[in-house]
Amino acid sequence: MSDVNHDKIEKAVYSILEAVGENPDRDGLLDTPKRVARMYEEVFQGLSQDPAEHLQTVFGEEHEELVLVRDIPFYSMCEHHLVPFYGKAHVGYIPKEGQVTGLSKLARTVETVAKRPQLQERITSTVADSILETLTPHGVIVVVEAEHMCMTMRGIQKPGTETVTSAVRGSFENDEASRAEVLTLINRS
Ligand SMILES: Nc1nc2c(ncn2[C@@H]2O[C@H](COP(=O)(O)OP(=O)(O)OP(=O)(O)O)[C@@H](O)[C@H]2O)c(=O)[nH]1
Ligand SMILES: [Zn+2]
Repeated sequence: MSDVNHDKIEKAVYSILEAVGENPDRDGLLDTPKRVARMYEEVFQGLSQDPAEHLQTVFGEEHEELVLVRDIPFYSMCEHHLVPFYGKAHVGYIPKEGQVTGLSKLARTVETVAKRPQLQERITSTVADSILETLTPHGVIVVVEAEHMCMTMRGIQKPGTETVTSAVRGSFENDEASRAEVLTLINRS
């Protein structure tokens, strides 16, 4: 159940339109506050969800080697400017004691974390920590690559700039070779 308050958003959007010098009562803008409220409910739906919840499904499969789901597309909203940043997340882990989860659940975890006002670093570490705490694997590695609209359409205006963040936990922290293996697999075309 979402906690998004449509009424408040609608009033705020009406005020913003007025404040920038628009006429919120002209035909094209009449339904805009309602549309924006529906959009915020959708793009911030992760605020009312627990990312770790998706990871409760486990298979009991004794695979204690790398599982990597790469190129998971995501869209998020920069918490400083409330404009999108978007890209791909790569999520790898080495399961322990049969704690193998469904592949789609890793993508669902990314989705829940991304659909909040966010920082790229926080998406990266929250996904890693959710997997670490829920599946207690040998290790977790999360790499996120994204383009931030706040650096593209405003401010410094540098389209094409890509930000890469990573979070490593457990065995990956001290094992340079397995970190390198994951990075090679992520970059393989
Ligand atoms: N570390 C980090 N910074 C981010 C992220 N998204 C946006 N930012 C940065 O947040 C900073 C906010 O800086 P401020 O100086 O408070 O805001 P601003 O005046 O709008 O900054 P400019 O973008 O430089 O014009 C900017 O440098 C953004 O590039 C993110 O996911 N992680
Ligand atoms: Zn921003």
